[in-house]
Amino acid sequence: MMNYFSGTPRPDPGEEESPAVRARDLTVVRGPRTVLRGLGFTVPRGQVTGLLGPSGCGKSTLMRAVVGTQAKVTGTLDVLGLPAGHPALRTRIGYVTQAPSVYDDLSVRQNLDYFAAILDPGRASADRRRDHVTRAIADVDLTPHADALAGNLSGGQRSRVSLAVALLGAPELLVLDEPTVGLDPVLRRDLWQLFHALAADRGAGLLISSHVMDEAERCDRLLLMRAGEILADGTPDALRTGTGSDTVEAAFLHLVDEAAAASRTKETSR
Ligand SMILES: Nc1ncnc2c1ncn2[C@@H]1O[C@H](COP(=O)(O)OP(=O)(O)OP(=O)(O)O)[C@@H](O)[C@H]1O
Repeated sequence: MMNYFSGTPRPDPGEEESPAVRARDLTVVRGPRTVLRGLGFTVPRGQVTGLLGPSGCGKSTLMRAVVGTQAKVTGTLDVLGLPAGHPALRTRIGYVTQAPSVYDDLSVRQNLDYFAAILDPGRASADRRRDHVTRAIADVDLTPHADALAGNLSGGQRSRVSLAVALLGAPELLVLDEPTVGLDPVLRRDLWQLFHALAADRGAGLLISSHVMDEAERCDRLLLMRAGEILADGTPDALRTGTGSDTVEAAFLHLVDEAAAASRTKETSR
């Protein structure tokens, strides 16, 4: 059962059944370039979907479109049953960008208190806010640092403060842009355990980008991207089996070679 802050509209009954994200013919233009080209994909609820591909392929752009901060988006993009960017989605999505957005002159707890008060204002909800803040700090393993100034934390700790902010309010969809970059192996493992727990226990849909292929093996489902297109969409197992590969990385390279060969054939037959 999801927690909803007071004032957050509950989804219509039919919406509960819809995937967390459904895109059809999604196209995004940035500056002079078409960065995403006619993408179709879904992100289910209750699972961890990895968005993998090389630097510059369009992962952040796709995430920005999903959370409603990207201009020049065309096609269909439904998020939790509503059009992407709908005001009612603001409190239902948690988003963490690559740059941690925390106030250096506030402690970890004060940062969380501040964002919790924006999400769930009013004196009447003070106890609930305190519980949510304490839980979010514990979720990202920062309880021993709760009273430390954010400016005195390491890079990895600061990005975990951002993640804790995104967890406030028990969002139904979490969009995390490279959340494990620069973290040590133990912390990476712990965070992936947290991501799966959020999916399994709270039913959240998670869309997590990475350009590190070994992280792909940790996802329930994968969207493999290259140059603004989705090369494959499926479970790690299905991708490995379908391409006769031992690893997702080998499957990705196989798909890249296949796509390059197909486009050469198209060129020569013109
Ligand atoms: N403001 C902009 N104007 C024009 N092109 C842009 C702009 N921002 C990004 N791009 C281009 O859009 C493409 C996709 O960028 P995006 O940041 O989505 O990639 P990414 O896969 O997230 O990369 P990374 O893994 O390095 O973060 C890149 O080729 C980039 O050069």
